[in-house]
Amino acid sequence: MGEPVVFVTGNSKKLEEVTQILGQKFPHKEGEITSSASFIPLVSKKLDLPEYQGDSDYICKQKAKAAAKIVNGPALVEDSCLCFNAMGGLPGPYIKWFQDTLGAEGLHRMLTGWEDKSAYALCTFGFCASSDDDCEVLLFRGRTDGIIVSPRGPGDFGWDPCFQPSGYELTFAEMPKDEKNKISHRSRALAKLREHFTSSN
Ligand SMILES: O=c1nc[nH]c2c1ncn2[C@H]1C[C@H](O)[C@@H](COP(=O)(O)OP(=O)(O)OP(=O)(O)O)O1
Ligand SMILES: [Mg+2]
Repeated sequence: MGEPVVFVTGNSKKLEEVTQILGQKFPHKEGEITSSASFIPLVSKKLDLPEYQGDSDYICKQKAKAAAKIVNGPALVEDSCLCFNAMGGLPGPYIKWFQDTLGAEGLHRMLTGWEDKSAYALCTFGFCASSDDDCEVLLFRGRTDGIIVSPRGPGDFGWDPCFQPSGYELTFAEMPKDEKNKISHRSRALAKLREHFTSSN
């Protein structure tokens, strides 16, 4: 491996966080690089991939395969879910449509009739090493539990204002970025990815 890994997403806020967490280098084992570059660059491509339907594993596999075909090489994609326990995990992978239509305030109101306000954010990264049809997609998942609250904090990233992680008084939107990045579903999934690509087993 040595080719750049392209992170394909249509969401600039996701890209911002992935870059804050991983930097510009894709994690790798020492001595694995065969090209003249001393690291595997992590570059990005802003592209709206299809919104597949199904569970997040299925969605990520489809997304990663589609992305690898488009970039014709190693591709990384990500899918994020927000799951309300009272609703058996919905909106889940369909959160984008709820978010775009209702906003954070509307998401909070969805739970008006429910006592249980608990929820979890789930992030799944899919890595596809090549555009080959039989290329297997590697999945890395991260989860953060919390509750849905009336929105507080800047509204520049999705449902951050209405998600308050367990054990914290602040919503994701109110937290300093580095604090969110320590405990977020995204950073936990990326920790698994890093472990996979850097461990010697
Ligand atoms: O940490 C987050 N904090 C707040 N909101 C978030 C977060 N992460 C994703 N989100 C929002 C974006 C979208 O409304 C939905 C996920 O949908 P999802 O299809 O995964 O993202 P997307 O279509 O924006 O970008 P992509 O091109 O990578 O599929 O939740
Ligand atoms: Mg999407």
